[in-house]
Amino acid sequence: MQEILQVNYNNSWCYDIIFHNSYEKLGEELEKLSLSNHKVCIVCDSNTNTYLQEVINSTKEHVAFVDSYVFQAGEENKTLDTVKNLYEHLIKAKFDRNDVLIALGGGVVGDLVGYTAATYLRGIRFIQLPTTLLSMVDSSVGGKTGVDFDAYKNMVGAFHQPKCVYMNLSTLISLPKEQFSSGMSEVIKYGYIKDVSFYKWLQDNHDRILNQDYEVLREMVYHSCLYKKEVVERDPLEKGERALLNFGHTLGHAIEKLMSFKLYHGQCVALGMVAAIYMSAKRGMLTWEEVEDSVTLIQSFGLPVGISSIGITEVIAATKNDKKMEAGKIKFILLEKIGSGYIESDVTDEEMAAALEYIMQNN
Ligand SMILES: NC(=O)c1ccc[n+]([C@@H]2O[C@H](COP(=O)([O-])OP(=O)(O)OC[C@H]3O[C@@H](n4cnc5c(N)ncnc54)[C@H](O)[C@@H]3O)[C@@H](O)[C@H]2O)c1
Ligand SMILES: O=C(O)C(=O)C[C@@H](O)[C@H](O)[C@H](O)COP(=O)(O)O
Ligand SMILES: [Zn+2]
Repeated sequence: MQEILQVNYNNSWCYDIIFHNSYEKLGEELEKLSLSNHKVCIVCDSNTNTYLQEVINSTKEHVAFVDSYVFQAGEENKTLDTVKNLYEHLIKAKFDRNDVLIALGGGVVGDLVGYTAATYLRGIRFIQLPTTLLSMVDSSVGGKTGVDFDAYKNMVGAFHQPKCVYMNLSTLISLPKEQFSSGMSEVIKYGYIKDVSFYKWLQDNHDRILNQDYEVLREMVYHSCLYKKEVVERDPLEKGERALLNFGHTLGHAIEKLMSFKLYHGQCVALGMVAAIYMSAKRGMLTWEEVEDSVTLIQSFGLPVGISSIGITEVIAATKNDKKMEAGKIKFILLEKIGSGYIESDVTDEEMAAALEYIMQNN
């Protein structure tokens, strides 16, 4: 397995994804960006703060000045208010167009810092140092950045590619179990939409994954990044195929909003995936045995497959704010079989309601 994956757009190199078990090689990556005359601001949250000093130590000899900024952890802080506070910090610290932001944390830090970098002074460079499983396998790659707006998920954002994604897999040691499970949701997603053999590999390696066997984790993170990289290279701006990465997200995002972010993103995606799997079976594309198998697999990674009570009408109404709406129709991701997702534009409210009833009865 390689230590680096290259992400290319329009057949030319855009950035590298580095897989490592420490921050030892971060300096080498910073050297490639020629930052000796430029400042960096390492932005983290109140938990990923733990890794701040280590990252400062690996950074300071390769840049002109290291600054840092810490905000309160949690999806509820992925807002324009936090972005505004960060803009103020950068203005005070006289960050200019050649200076760089470093996102040290999970998807919340990455999305928010990426969006700040996309908009501050009309765009500056940024680097992703993902520290959650979810951010390693999904959010740090592909350049979707943004924040929530009035609890509407990722309503304000921009496509802005990082200059480097450097993952130190050893940071997963301190990640709470439930957060690890949340990340597994996006991993399982690749099996459903892209590769049945990956789905089977996840079943076969279940125990080693949950025991965080380093070699297995590395293989899993690497392959997840490879799936994501291939999709975003072909369709960086989500004109087509990239929408497949939204498998489980249409209902997932609606549930996330209605639960006021009390459930994690990956947990809501898991519920959304179970609903989409049910809908695919109802249309005759999956067998009921495959539905049962899926529920078992998703649950075995510590993810929810049912929810006690949620307003079906409210969830369906919330899906109408999805960014995948086109001419009043939702682009829903269904499965023609396990390992192959497709975009379906004629999903009805009745189908969604039946799937939501199914996940309520699963609780
Ligand atoms: N841009 C994209 O393509 C994309 C893809 C998927 C998800 N997302 C977004 O990502 C977000 C979810 O990301 P997430 O699950 O990483 O959430 P998160 O960033 O909130 O991290 C989860 C929790 O773990 C803590 N944490 C992070 N790393 C840690 C570590 N190593 N040890 C201990 N604690 C640690 C964080 O402080 C936080 O409390 C959502 O906002 C979602 O919309 C974006
Ligand atoms: O990278 C993508 O494209 C994705 O859809 C990945 C998703 O896992 C992620 O949650 C993304 O932020 C959702 O995008 P959105 O456009 O529906 O907000
Ligand atoms: Zn997601």
